[in-house]
Amino acid sequence: MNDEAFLDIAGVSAGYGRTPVLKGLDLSIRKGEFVALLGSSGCGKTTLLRAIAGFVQPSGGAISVAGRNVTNLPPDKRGMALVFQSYALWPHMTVAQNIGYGLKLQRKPRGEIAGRVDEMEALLGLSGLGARKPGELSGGQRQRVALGRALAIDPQILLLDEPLSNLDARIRLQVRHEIRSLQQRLGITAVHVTHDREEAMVMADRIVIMNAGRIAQQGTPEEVYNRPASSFVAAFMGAENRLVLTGHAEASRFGILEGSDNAGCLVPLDGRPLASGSVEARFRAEAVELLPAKSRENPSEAVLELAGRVVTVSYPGGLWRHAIKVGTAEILVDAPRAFSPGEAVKVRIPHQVLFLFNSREASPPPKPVSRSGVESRFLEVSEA
Ligand SMILES: Nc1ncnc2c1ncn2[C@@H]1O[C@H](COP(=O)(O)OP(=O)(O)OP(=O)(O)O)[C@@H](O)[C@H]1O
Repeated sequence: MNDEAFLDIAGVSAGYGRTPVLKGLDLSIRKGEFVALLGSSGCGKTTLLRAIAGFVQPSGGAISVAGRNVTNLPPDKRGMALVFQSYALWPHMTVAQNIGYGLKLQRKPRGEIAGRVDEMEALLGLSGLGARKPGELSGGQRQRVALGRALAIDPQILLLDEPLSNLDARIRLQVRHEIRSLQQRLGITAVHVTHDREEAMVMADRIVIMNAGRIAQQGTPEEVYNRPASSFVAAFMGAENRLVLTGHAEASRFGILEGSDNAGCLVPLDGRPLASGSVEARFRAEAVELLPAKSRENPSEAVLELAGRVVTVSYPGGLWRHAIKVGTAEILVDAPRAFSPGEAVKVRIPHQVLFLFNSREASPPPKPVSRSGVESRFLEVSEA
Protein backbone atom coordinates (compact mmCIF):
# COMPACT_ATOMS: atom_id res chain seq x y z
CA MET A 1 0.00 0.00 0.00
CA ASN A 2 1.08 3.52 -0.74
CA ASP A 3 2.11 5.20 2.57
CA GLU A 4 -0.06 8.21 1.99
CA ALA A 5 -3.09 6.26 0.81
CA PHE A 6 -6.27 6.52 2.82
CA LEU A 7 -8.42 4.81 0.23
CA ASP A 8 -6.25 2.31 -1.60
CA ILE A 9 -7.40 0.41 -4.65
CA ALA A 10 -4.81 -2.21 -5.53
CA GLY A 11 -5.02 -4.23 -8.74
CA VAL A 12 -8.81 -4.27 -8.73
CA SER A 13 -10.57 -6.19 -11.49
CA ALA A 14 -14.34 -6.31 -11.72
CA GLY A 15 -17.04 -6.89 -14.27
CA TYR A 16 -20.51 -8.23 -14.90
CA GLY A 17 -20.83 -11.90 -15.76
CA ARG A 18 -18.11 -12.63 -18.26
CA THR A 19 -17.64 -9.01 -19.27
CA PRO A 20 -14.55 -7.54 -17.64
CA VAL A 21 -14.86 -3.82 -16.92
CA LEU A 22 -12.02 -2.91 -14.52
CA LYS A 23 -8.71 -4.43 -15.47
CA GLY A 24 -6.29 -4.51 -12.54
CA LEU A 25 -6.79 -0.90 -11.59
CA ASP A 26 -4.52 0.81 -9.02
CA LEU A 27 -5.49 4.09 -7.39
CA SER A 28 -4.39 5.65 -4.10
CA ILE A 29 -6.38 8.49 -2.61
CA ARG A 30 -5.16 10.63 0.30
CA LYS A 31 -7.28 11.57 3.28
CA GLY A 32 -9.26 14.70 2.53
CA GLU A 33 -8.53 14.53 -1.17
CA PHE A 34 -11.26 15.18 -3.77
CA VAL A 35 -10.76 12.92 -6.77
CA ALA A 36 -12.84 13.14 -9.93
CA LEU A 37 -13.20 10.11 -12.18
CA LEU A 38 -13.59 11.30 -15.73
CA GLY A 39 -14.01 9.21 -18.85
CA SER A 40 -16.29 8.40 -21.72
CA SER A 41 -19.50 6.47 -21.29
CA GLY A 42 -18.96 2.83 -20.40
CA CYS A 43 -15.28 3.15 -19.39
CA GLY A 44 -16.03 1.83 -15.88
CA LYS A 45 -16.30 4.94 -13.67
CA THR A 46 -19.51 3.86 -11.97
CA THR A 47 -18.27 0.28 -11.67
CA LEU A 48 -15.19 1.55 -9.84
CA LEU A 49 -17.32 3.71 -7.54
CA ARG A 50 -19.66 0.79 -6.85
CA ALA A 51 -16.71 -1.50 -6.16
CA ILE A 52 -15.37 1.05 -3.66
CA ALA A 53 -18.84 1.29 -2.07
CA GLY A 54 -19.22 -2.50 -1.90
CA PHE A 55 -22.04 -2.94 -4.41
CA VAL A 56 -19.78 -4.65 -6.97
CA GLN A 57 -17.56 -7.48 -5.78
CA PRO A 58 -14.07 -7.36 -7.37
CA SER A 59 -12.89 -10.55 -9.02
CA GLY A 60 -9.32 -9.63 -8.10
CA GLY A 61 -7.31 -7.10 -6.10
CA ALA A 62 -8.11 -5.35 -2.84
CA ILE A 63 -9.69 -2.16 -1.52
CA SER A 64 -8.54 -0.78 1.82
CA VAL A 65 -9.45 2.20 3.92
CA ALA A 66 -6.88 3.51 6.40
CA GLY A 67 -4.96 0.25 6.07
CA ARG A 68 -8.01 -1.96 6.72
CA ASN A 69 -8.98 -4.34 3.93
CA VAL A 70 -12.67 -3.70 3.22
CA THR A 71 -12.92 -5.78 0.02
CA ASN A 72 -15.23 -8.33 1.56
CA LEU A 73 -17.19 -6.03 3.86
CA PRO A 74 -20.83 -5.16 3.07
CA PRO A 75 -21.51 -1.56 1.98
CA ASP A 76 -22.88 -0.44 5.36
CA LYS A 77 -19.71 -1.54 7.18
CA ARG A 78 -17.31 0.51 5.04
CA GLY A 79 -17.85 3.99 6.51
CA MET A 80 -18.83 5.36 3.12
CA ALA A 81 -21.86 7.15 1.72
CA LEU A 82 -22.98 7.20 -1.89
CA VAL A 83 -24.94 10.01 -3.54
CA PHE A 84 -26.62 9.26 -6.88
CA GLN A 85 -27.78 11.49 -9.69
CA SER A 86 -31.36 10.34 -9.15
CA TYR A 87 -31.31 11.51 -5.49
CA ALA A 88 -33.03 8.23 -4.47
CA LEU A 89 -34.99 9.99 -1.74
CA TRP A 90 -37.98 8.29 -0.13
CA PRO A 91 -40.98 10.18 -1.56
CA HIS A 92 -43.28 9.39 1.37
CA MET A 93 -40.80 10.65 3.97
CA THR A 94 -40.18 14.25 4.94
CA VAL A 95 -36.86 16.01 4.39
CA ALA A 96 -35.98 15.42 8.05
CA GLN A 97 -36.88 11.72 7.87
CA ASN A 98 -34.86 11.30 4.68
CA ILE A 99 -31.81 12.97 6.21
CA GLY A 100 -32.14 10.90 9.37
CA TYR A 101 -32.76 7.64 7.51
CA GLY A 102 -29.23 6.23 7.77
CA LEU A 103 -29.02 7.12 11.44
CA LYS A 104 -32.33 5.38 12.07
CA LEU A 105 -30.97 2.25 10.40
CA GLN A 106 -28.01 2.51 12.75
CA ARG A 107 -30.57 2.59 15.61
CA LYS A 108 -29.32 5.89 16.98
CA PRO A 109 -31.44 7.47 19.75
CA ARG A 110 -34.25 9.73 18.53
CA GLY A 111 -32.78 12.86 20.17
CA GLU A 112 -29.41 12.32 18.56
CA ILE A 113 -31.02 11.86 15.16
CA ALA A 114 -33.04 15.06 15.54
CA GLY A 115 -29.93 17.01 16.53
CA ARG A 116 -27.93 15.69 13.60
CA VAL A 117 -30.78 16.36 11.15
CA ASP A 118 -30.97 19.99 12.37
CA GLU A 119 -27.23 20.29 11.92
CA MET A 120 -27.39 18.92 8.36
CA GLU A 121 -30.32 21.17 7.44
CA ALA A 122 -28.39 24.20 8.67
CA LEU A 123 -25.21 23.11 6.91
CA LEU A 124 -27.01 22.61 3.60
CA GLY A 125 -29.31 25.61 3.68
CA LEU A 126 -32.41 23.48 4.22
CA SER A 127 -33.55 24.96 7.53
CA GLY A 128 -37.31 25.36 7.64
CA LEU A 129 -37.87 22.68 4.98
CA GLY A 130 -37.66 19.67 7.32
CA ALA A 131 -41.40 18.91 7.20
CA ARG A 132 -41.67 18.98 3.39
CA LYS A 133 -41.76 15.92 1.19
CA PRO A 134 -39.22 15.58 -1.68
CA GLY A 135 -42.01 16.28 -4.20
CA GLU A 136 -42.34 19.78 -2.72
CA LEU A 137 -38.68 20.67 -3.33
CA SER A 138 -36.66 21.96 -6.27
CA GLY A 139 -34.05 19.72 -7.91
CA GLY A 140 -31.21 21.55 -6.17
CA GLN A 141 -32.93 21.22 -2.78
CA ARG A 142 -33.53 17.51 -3.36
CA GLN A 143 -29.88 16.97 -4.16
CA ARG A 144 -28.96 18.81 -0.96
CA VAL A 145 -31.26 16.50 1.00
CA ALA A 146 -29.54 13.50 -0.61
CA LEU A 147 -26.21 15.02 0.36
CA GLY A 148 -27.49 15.65 3.90
CA ARG A 149 -28.59 12.04 4.19
CA ALA A 150 -25.14 10.91 3.04
CA LEU A 151 -23.24 13.25 5.37
CA ALA A 152 -25.50 12.63 8.40
CA ILE A 153 -23.89 9.27 9.05
CA ASP A 154 -20.52 11.00 9.20
CA PRO A 155 -18.88 8.86 6.50
CA GLN A 156 -15.13 8.69 6.11
CA ILE A 157 -15.55 8.66 2.36
CA LEU A 158 -18.17 10.38 0.23
CA LEU A 159 -18.87 8.77 -3.14
CA LEU A 160 -20.66 10.94 -5.68
CA ASP A 161 -22.13 9.37 -8.83
CA GLU A 162 -22.93 12.23 -11.18
CA PRO A 163 -24.91 13.98 -8.44
CA LEU A 164 -25.31 17.16 -10.48
CA SER A 165 -26.37 15.81 -13.84
CA ASN A 166 -30.10 16.15 -13.19
CA LEU A 167 -29.82 19.79 -12.21
CA ASP A 168 -30.19 22.67 -14.63
CA ALA A 169 -27.02 24.51 -15.61
CA ARG A 170 -27.30 27.43 -13.20
CA ILE A 171 -28.16 25.33 -10.15
CA ARG A 172 -25.44 22.87 -11.10
CA LEU A 173 -22.79 25.57 -10.81
CA GLN A 174 -24.10 26.55 -7.39
CA VAL A 175 -24.39 23.00 -5.98
CA ARG A 176 -20.97 22.17 -7.46
CA HIS A 177 -19.48 24.99 -5.46
CA GLU A 178 -21.44 24.00 -2.32
CA ILE A 179 -20.29 20.38 -2.45
CA ARG A 180 -16.67 21.39 -2.91
CA SER A 181 -16.65 23.89 -0.05
CA LEU A 182 -18.49 21.47 2.24
CA GLN A 183 -16.02 18.71 1.40
CA GLN A 184 -13.11 21.03 2.20
CA ARG A 185 -14.70 22.31 5.38
CA LEU A 186 -15.40 18.79 6.67
CA GLY A 187 -12.05 17.45 5.39
CA ILE A 188 -13.90 14.49 3.92
CA THR A 189 -12.35 12.23 1.29
CA ALA A 190 -14.45 12.29 -1.87
CA VAL A 191 -14.58 10.37 -5.14
CA HIS A 192 -16.76 11.97 -7.77
CA VAL A 193 -17.84 10.36 -11.05
CA THR A 194 -18.62 12.82 -13.80
CA HIS A 195 -18.84 13.18 -17.58
CA ASP A 196 -18.28 16.88 -17.33
CA ARG A 197 -14.70 17.99 -17.83
CA GLU A 198 -15.21 21.48 -16.46
CA GLU A 199 -16.94 20.11 -13.37
CA ALA A 200 -13.99 17.79 -12.74
CA MET A 201 -11.53 20.66 -13.30
CA VAL A 202 -13.13 23.07 -10.84
CA MET A 203 -14.05 20.59 -8.11
CA ALA A 204 -11.21 18.10 -7.88
CA ASP A 205 -7.74 18.10 -6.38
CA ARG A 206 -6.91 15.30 -8.76
CA ILE A 207 -8.48 14.10 -11.97
CA VAL A 208 -8.33 10.44 -12.92
CA ILE A 209 -9.07 9.91 -16.60
CA MET A 210 -10.24 6.40 -17.36
CA ASN A 211 -10.29 4.58 -20.67
CA ALA A 212 -11.67 1.06 -21.12
CA GLY A 213 -11.34 -0.01 -17.49
CA ARG A 214 -7.88 1.43 -16.97
CA ILE A 215 -6.40 4.74 -15.85
CA ALA A 216 -5.23 6.69 -18.89
CA GLN A 217 -3.71 9.50 -16.79
CA GLN A 218 -4.08 11.07 -13.38
CA GLY A 219 -2.89 14.42 -12.09
CA THR A 220 -3.95 17.86 -10.95
CA PRO A 221 -6.44 19.61 -13.23
CA GLU A 222 -3.59 21.80 -14.51
CA GLU A 223 -1.38 18.78 -15.27
CA VAL A 224 -3.90 16.78 -17.24
CA TYR A 225 -5.10 19.88 -19.10
CA ASN A 226 -1.69 21.24 -20.06
CA ARG A 227 0.39 18.05 -20.20
CA PRO A 228 -1.80 15.27 -21.53
CA ALA A 229 0.14 12.02 -21.67
CA SER A 230 -1.63 10.60 -24.70
CA SER A 231 -3.71 11.61 -27.66
CA PHE A 232 -6.74 10.11 -25.93
CA VAL A 233 -6.28 12.30 -22.84
CA ALA A 234 -5.57 15.39 -24.96
CA ALA A 235 -8.82 14.84 -26.88
CA PHE A 236 -10.72 14.19 -23.70
CA MET A 237 -9.39 17.39 -22.18
CA GLY A 238 -10.65 19.44 -25.12
CA ALA A 239 -7.81 19.28 -27.65
CA GLU A 240 -10.19 17.79 -30.19
CA ASN A 241 -8.48 19.01 -33.37
CA ARG A 242 -6.19 16.31 -34.69
CA LEU A 243 -3.50 16.34 -37.36
CA VAL A 244 -1.10 13.70 -38.50
CA LEU A 245 2.27 15.23 -39.33
CA THR A 246 5.75 14.00 -40.03
CA GLY A 247 8.87 15.15 -38.25
CA HIS A 248 12.30 14.35 -36.94
CA ALA A 249 13.57 14.50 -33.39
CA GLU A 250 16.73 16.45 -32.66
CA ALA A 251 18.51 16.81 -29.32
CA SER A 252 15.96 19.12 -27.72
CA ARG A 253 13.66 19.99 -30.58
CA PHE A 254 11.26 18.35 -32.98
CA GLY A 255 11.28 19.46 -36.59
CA ILE A 256 7.88 19.22 -38.27
CA LEU A 257 8.30 18.78 -42.01
CA GLU A 258 6.48 20.97 -44.48
CA GLY A 259 3.36 19.26 -45.86
CA SER A 260 0.78 20.14 -48.51
CA ASP A 261 -1.18 22.27 -46.02
CA ASN A 262 1.36 23.09 -43.31
CA ALA A 263 4.63 24.96 -43.15
CA GLY A 264 7.67 23.36 -41.54
CA CYS A 265 8.57 24.39 -37.98
CA LEU A 266 10.85 23.48 -35.12
CA VAL A 267 9.28 23.06 -31.69
CA PRO A 268 11.01 22.46 -28.33
CA LEU A 269 10.65 18.88 -27.14
CA ASP A 270 10.35 20.01 -23.49
CA GLY A 271 11.16 16.51 -22.31
CA ARG A 272 8.56 14.88 -24.55
CA PRO A 273 9.61 11.39 -25.59
CA LEU A 274 9.07 11.82 -29.32
CA ALA A 275 10.69 9.70 -32.02
CA SER A 276 11.19 10.72 -35.64
CA GLY A 277 8.42 9.76 -38.03
CA SER A 278 4.68 10.17 -37.98
CA VAL A 279 3.23 12.16 -35.07
CA GLU A 280 -0.27 12.90 -34.00
CA ALA A 281 -0.76 16.59 -33.18
CA ARG A 282 -3.66 17.83 -31.08
CA PHE A 283 -4.76 21.32 -30.17
CA ARG A 284 -7.76 23.22 -28.80
CA ALA A 285 -9.96 25.45 -30.91
CA GLU A 286 -9.46 28.38 -28.56
CA ALA A 287 -5.68 28.04 -28.20
CA VAL A 288 -4.70 29.01 -31.73
CA GLU A 289 -4.53 32.16 -33.83
CA LEU A 290 -6.55 32.75 -36.98
CA LEU A 291 -5.25 35.21 -39.60
CA PRO A 292 -6.15 36.19 -43.14
CA ALA A 293 -4.09 34.17 -45.67
CA LYS A 294 -2.60 37.40 -47.01
CA SER A 295 -1.16 38.37 -43.62
CA ARG A 296 2.54 39.03 -44.19
CA GLU A 297 3.74 38.83 -40.60
CA ASN A 298 5.93 35.74 -40.22
CA PRO A 299 5.44 33.36 -37.30
CA SER A 300 8.35 32.35 -35.09
CA GLU A 301 9.94 29.03 -35.95
CA ALA A 302 8.25 27.34 -32.98
CA VAL A 303 4.77 27.96 -34.36
CA LEU A 304 2.97 25.48 -36.60
CA GLU A 305 1.19 27.26 -39.45
CA LEU A 306 -1.62 25.69 -41.48
CA ALA A 307 -3.31 26.98 -44.61
CA GLY A 308 -7.06 26.58 -44.91
CA ARG A 309 -10.39 28.02 -45.91
CA VAL A 310 -13.34 29.01 -43.70
CA VAL A 311 -16.36 26.75 -44.15
CA THR A 312 -18.80 27.97 -41.52
CA VAL A 313 -18.89 30.61 -38.78
CA SER A 314 -21.01 30.57 -35.63
CA TYR A 315 -21.15 32.52 -32.40
CA PRO A 316 -21.42 30.31 -29.30
CA GLY A 317 -20.58 33.34 -27.10
CA GLY A 318 -17.28 35.09 -26.33
CA LEU A 319 -15.34 34.04 -29.42
CA TRP A 320 -16.41 33.28 -32.99
CA ARG A 321 -16.17 29.63 -33.91
CA HIS A 322 -14.93 28.69 -37.36
CA ALA A 323 -14.94 25.36 -39.11
CA ILE A 324 -11.87 25.49 -41.33
CA LYS A 325 -11.15 23.17 -44.21
CA VAL A 326 -7.49 22.20 -44.32
CA GLY A 327 -6.75 19.81 -47.12
CA THR A 328 -9.61 17.32 -47.12
CA ALA A 329 -10.66 17.69 -43.49
CA GLU A 330 -11.99 20.25 -41.04
CA ILE A 331 -10.75 21.71 -37.79
CA LEU A 332 -12.46 24.11 -35.39
CA VAL A 333 -10.84 27.40 -34.56
CA ASP A 334 -12.05 30.22 -32.30
CA ALA A 335 -11.23 33.86 -32.98
CA PRO A 336 -12.18 37.21 -31.46
CA ARG A 337 -13.66 38.34 -34.79
CA ALA A 338 -15.67 36.59 -37.47
CA PHE A 339 -14.00 35.61 -40.72
CA SER A 340 -16.19 35.07 -43.78
CA PRO A 341 -17.18 31.70 -45.19
CA GLY A 342 -14.95 30.97 -48.18
CA GLU A 343 -12.13 33.22 -46.90
CA ALA A 344 -8.57 31.86 -47.19
CA VAL A 345 -6.90 31.82 -43.76
CA LYS A 346 -3.82 30.81 -41.80
CA VAL A 347 -4.06 28.96 -38.52
CA ARG A 348 -1.12 29.36 -36.15
CA ILE A 349 -0.52 26.94 -33.31
CA PRO A 350 2.19 27.97 -30.81
CA HIS A 351 4.29 25.07 -29.51
CA GLN A 352 3.02 25.52 -25.94
CA VAL A 353 -0.49 24.48 -27.00
CA LEU A 354 0.51 21.90 -29.58
CA PHE A 355 0.43 18.38 -28.16
CA LEU A 356 2.47 15.81 -30.09
CA PHE A 357 2.35 12.05 -29.70
CA ASN A 358 4.02 9.18 -31.49
CA SER A 359 1.34 6.68 -30.70
CA ARG A 360 -1.30 6.39 -33.35
CA GLU A 361 -4.55 4.96 -32.22
CA ALA A 362 -6.28 2.67 -34.67
CA SER A 363 -9.49 4.54 -34.14
CA PRO A 364 -10.14 8.00 -32.74
CA PRO A 365 -11.06 8.08 -29.04
CA PRO A 366 -14.73 8.51 -28.17
CA LYS A 367 -15.93 12.04 -28.36
CA PRO A 368 -15.75 13.79 -25.00
CA VAL A 369 -18.58 16.05 -23.84
CA SER A 370 -17.74 19.49 -25.13
CA ARG A 371 -19.23 22.63 -23.72
CA SER A 372 -20.17 23.89 -27.13
CA GLY A 373 -21.58 20.58 -28.21
CA VAL A 374 -19.65 20.91 -31.47
CA GLU A 375 -18.61 17.63 -33.05
CA SER A 376 -14.91 16.82 -32.91
CA ARG A 377 -13.27 16.94 -36.31
CA PHE A 378 -10.31 15.07 -37.62
CA LEU A 379 -7.70 16.40 -39.90
CA GLU A 380 -5.05 14.60 -41.83
CA VAL A 381 -2.48 17.17 -42.90
CA SER A 382 0.24 14.93 -44.18
CA GLU A 383 0.39 11.21 -43.84
CA ALA A 384 3.76 9.57 -43.23
N1 LIG B 1 -25.43 -4.26 -14.11
C1 LIG B 1 -24.71 -4.44 -15.23
N2 LIG B 1 -24.76 -5.60 -15.91
C2 LIG B 1 -24.03 -5.79 -17.04
N3 LIG B 1 -23.21 -4.88 -17.57
C3 LIG B 1 -23.12 -3.69 -16.94
C4 LIG B 1 -23.86 -3.41 -15.75
N4 LIG B 1 -23.55 -2.15 -15.35
C5 LIG B 1 -22.67 -1.67 -16.25
N5 LIG B 1 -22.40 -2.60 -17.21
C6 LIG B 1 -21.46 -2.44 -18.33
O1 LIG B 1 -20.17 -2.23 -17.80
C7 LIG B 1 -19.46 -1.24 -18.54
C8 LIG B 1 -19.02 -0.12 -17.59
O2 LIG B 1 -20.16 0.52 -17.08
P1 LIG B 1 -20.07 1.74 -16.06
O3 LIG B 1 -21.45 2.05 -15.61
O4 LIG B 1 -19.05 1.46 -15.01
O5 LIG B 1 -19.51 2.86 -17.01
P2 LIG B 1 -19.39 4.43 -16.78
O6 LIG B 1 -17.99 4.79 -17.14
O7 LIG B 1 -19.85 4.81 -15.43
O8 LIG B 1 -20.39 4.91 -17.89
P3 LIG B 1 -21.43 6.12 -17.88
O9 LIG B 1 -20.60 7.33 -17.89
O10 LIG B 1 -22.20 5.92 -19.14
O11 LIG B 1 -22.28 6.00 -16.64
C9 LIG B 1 -20.41 -0.77 -19.63
O12 LIG B 1 -20.05 -1.46 -20.81
C10 LIG B 1 -21.77 -1.19 -19.15
O13 LIG B 1 -22.62 -1.49 -20.22
